[in-house]
Formats: sequence, structure tokens, C-alpha cells
Amino acid sequence: MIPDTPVEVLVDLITKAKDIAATCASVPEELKGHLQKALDIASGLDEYLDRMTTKESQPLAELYEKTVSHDWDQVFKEGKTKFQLPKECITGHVEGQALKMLIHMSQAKRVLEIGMFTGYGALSMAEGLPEDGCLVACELEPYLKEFAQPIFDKSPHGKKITVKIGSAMDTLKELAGKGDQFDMVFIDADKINYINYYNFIMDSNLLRLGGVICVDNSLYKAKVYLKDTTDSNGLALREFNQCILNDPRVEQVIVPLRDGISLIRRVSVASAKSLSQVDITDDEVFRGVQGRSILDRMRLDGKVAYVTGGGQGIGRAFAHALGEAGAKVAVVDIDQTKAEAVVKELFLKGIHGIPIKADISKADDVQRMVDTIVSKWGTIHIACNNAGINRNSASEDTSLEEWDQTFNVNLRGTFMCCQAAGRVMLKQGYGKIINTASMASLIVPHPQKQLSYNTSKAGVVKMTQTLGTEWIDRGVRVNCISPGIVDTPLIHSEDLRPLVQRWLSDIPAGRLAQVTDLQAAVVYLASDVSDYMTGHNLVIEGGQSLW
Ligand SMILES: C[S@@+](CC[C@H](N)C(=O)[O-])C[C@H]1O[C@@H](n2cnc3c(N)ncnc32)[C@H](O)[C@@H]1O
Repeated sequence: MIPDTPVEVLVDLITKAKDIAATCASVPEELKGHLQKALDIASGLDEYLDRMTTKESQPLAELYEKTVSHDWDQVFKEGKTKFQLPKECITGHVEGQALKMLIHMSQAKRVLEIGMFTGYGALSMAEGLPEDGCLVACELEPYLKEFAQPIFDKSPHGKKITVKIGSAMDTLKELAGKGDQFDMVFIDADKINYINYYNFIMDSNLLRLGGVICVDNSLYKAKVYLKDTTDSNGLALREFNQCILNDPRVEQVIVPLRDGISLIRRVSVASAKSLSQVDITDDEVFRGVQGRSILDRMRLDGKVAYVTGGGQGIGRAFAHALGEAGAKVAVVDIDQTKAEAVVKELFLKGIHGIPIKADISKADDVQRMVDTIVSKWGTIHIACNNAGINRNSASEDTSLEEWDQTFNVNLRGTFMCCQAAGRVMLKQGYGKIINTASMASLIVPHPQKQLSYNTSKAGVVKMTQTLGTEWIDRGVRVNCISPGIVDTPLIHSEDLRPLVQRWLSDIPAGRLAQVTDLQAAVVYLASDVSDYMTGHNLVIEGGQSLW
């Protein structure tokens, strides 16, 4: 077996040294013992890594078997491939799993592979991609696409892979011409061209900012650092590694796995500025506020939030959205079981949550809610006052009981939440309050009759405007979201079905709102990017209030 990695070279050399020592009487036993130990360490490493790495999927195992048992010399002799392809080309189990892990960790969605061979690396990476992820694999040899495709077709992840046959450089030019961009690139083709691929990828923006290039064989059997190297591939990779080290646009680390994998990350634009010929305005727009890109700035990591009415519908969607953005979330609901169920859902997604039972129309409950959160997590940064009720009646028949009930929850309850959370926020000079109002604060939705609801929600907007202006100079922003008609199970009831048809004809968007349509708005209002917004009523109603 020809040694293919630095460790395999070591094993080869130590084995030779040990064989020589065994035939030589003058070699001390201690030296023989050290040689044996060194051999055990070096020869056991790859086998141990293989054994301790999560088992590959069935399609990958099949692809591996099919590749290593194929007669590649015969294929070449028959003229089916332009080049003689050694089966050792294959990425293999440990490296394949490492690539898949990198895809997961970087949350890459678009991946480019240069040099696919039989597709082991491509399928490993595809397994790490989300459902809507995609991987473009460049390969010179048409034979390899035919070889890999039947196994891709057997895998549920194979549909994410598009194979582009031809010279990789031609494919790169085609992709760049279309304005394509990737989160991760795996370079594993002709070594001499690595530097050309790299330069083209960087110069044509094929790699997004923050994206990663993985380069295989960057230790090239240790030839990159051995002084007596004359091998052209070894010298090319030595030069390649040095070029990357000198490039201010990226940072790199070489992981000594198998034949070495370089991880090269495209870093912030600020460090690349020196390469630019154009006059750059080096400000927060260019660098990002505190060096953070717009999506980063919308993250809520470390923030403490609560959502009232969080046990279902819009509140549940808000709780998930805030949690996905990084916040810890107290799920508050009058129904303890529903609050607990949502907290369990959050937990499954790795989000910290606590369930709190509270009736927001009761002052004691509201104060207990705030105290529970503060004693558990120390503070409150984001208060989503979402709980509300909706009763329908013709105004001439509206009872005072209905009016009071509606106002007690929708307006008085929301005020008590704003006040109790606001006191915590004002003390710390920071807070985001997001109230759920309604499109009914702007228009009179019809044909249903809901005077008390409409009026209470108009009150929520005015309260939001007043608090928003009163507290902004002490770091507390108060805004509200006004959803249009939201698609909930209630709406599909026998009674309401005729109304839905009426409503739809009133909505330019041609459909009701889904709770997921409202999620980005709550994250936006909860994050620092909306700091200049206060007292605002963010209307999300598919255009209904405009008709
Ligand atoms: C080391 S193998 C790739 C192994 C593969 N990444 C895997 O996961 O098993 C290198 C592959 O690059 C392809 N290749 C070489 N030069 C190329 C070029 N200029 N354009 C496209 N593919 C090329 C070869 O045909 C070969 O299949």
C-alpha cells in the first residue's frame, strides 16, 4: 500500500526502521520497544478514529463498497475515463462525517464541491444540509456521474446534489456569471489548480462573507513541510497554504485529519479593505454596527423574554420565534397545560423556557409573573403582551359584562403587564415591549360585530404610543403589532366558514395570515435593530386595511 497521509508515511517509516532494528544485533531492546510503541500509536490512530466516528448511512456505505471494489484501471483502459483514478481518491468515512459535521455547525445551505469522484463527500455533505439545501458538485469525468447517480437516487438527500460535468474552472465561471454564491466550498480536485480555484472563488464572490472553504490534502503526505520535497503536488500545496496564510481576507487552520483539511473562513470586510483599489467609506454601514451584520444584529442571544397567551396561536409562534433567535422564553398562559406543552416544544429545540400560569386581568397574577421571571433569570428584556379575548355582539346588545371582560384582558391587563415589566426595564435602562393590537384598531372589520374588541385594541395602540414616547429616553421601547385575520382552527368552524369567504374578498393578499407571517416582526421589534422605533403600530394584514 502506498502511504497517502502523514500518519501512513510515519507507519511506513517506523515499520522499516523496526524491521532493520530486528535484524541488527547491536540495537538495544529499549530502542526496539520505543519503535514498537511509536508504531502502535501511529498505526492505531486512523483505525481508532474510524471506530469512534458515528457510523455512515446505508447509501454511503454502499457507495464506499461500490467504489473500492470497482476496477478503475480497467475502466481507464477501456477509455471510459480520461485519467486513471485510484480508488484511494475517495473521501471516506471519517472525513465524510467531518464534512457533514462542518455543514451542520456552519448551518450551510449552499455548498460547492470541486472534484466529486464517486460522490462520497458530496453525499456526506448533502446529509448535513437542510431539506431546501443544495450542493453543486464539479467533476471532469462523465463516467463518475453515471456511477454515483443511482446511489444518490437511493438516498433521501441525493436530490440536493446537482452534478456539473466539465472542467471545474468552466463551471466556476458559469456559476459566478449567474451570480451564484455558496456558504461552503470543498476543494478536492487537481492539486496544481487549487490556488486558481481559490483565487477565482474569492475574487468573484462565489463564497459569501463568513463562509468556509475546506481544502483536502493540504498536508499532502507531509511534503508541504519536508525540506527535500520535489514533488510538484507537494510544492503546489506548500505554496497554496502560504498564500492563504498571507491573504487578509481569510483566516485558516489546518486540521491534521487524514491527509490534512484546511479550514479557511472568509472574515469581515474590514480586513480585506487593504486589498481594494477603490476608495472605501469605512463606517458602520461598511463594517456593520459593532462589526455585526444585519442578521447577526437581529439575534437575541442572552435575552430574557416572556409571551402572554403563549400557549397557542400567535403567542406560541412568538415564543418559538424569540427562542429561535436566541432568547430564553417564559411562556405565560391562563392554561397551565398549554404553557407547559409549548415549553416542552422549546426544550426539544434547545431553547430555555419556563411555563407560568397567569390570568393577566388579575394584578396579583401579573406581578407574580414578573417576579417569577426575575427570580429565575435575573431580569426581563423583552415583554410580549399578547394575551387577548374577542367577543362578538351587536353593539345595541353588548352587555357591560362583555365590555368589562374584554377591556379587563385586552386593555387593562395589557397595561398592567406593560407597567410591571416596564418597572423592571426602566430600572435597568433597557427593554423592548411588544403589544399585540389588531387591524381592528385601524378599520372596522366586518360583517362581524365586535365593538368592545375593536375599541379595546384601539386603546392598546394609543397606550403603546403613549408609553413608547414616555419611556424611550430611559431605554424602553414600546411598539405593537396589528395582525389581520389569522388562520386559526376556530376560523374553520361551521359558523365562521361563510365569513371567511367574505374576508378573503377583502384581502389583497388573497389569503388569511398564518401565525408564521408574524414571527419576523416580533424578532425585529425585540432586537436592537429596531431601537429607533417606538410607539409604532406594525400592521401585518395582507393589505386588508388599505382596501
Ligand atoms: C480526490 S478525487 C475527489 C474525491 C471526492 N471529493 C470524494 O468525496 O470522494 C478528485 C476528483 O477531481 C476530479 N478532477 C480532477 N481535475 C478536475 C478538473 N479540472 N475539473 C473537475 N474535476 C476534476 C477527478 O476526476 C476526481 O474525480
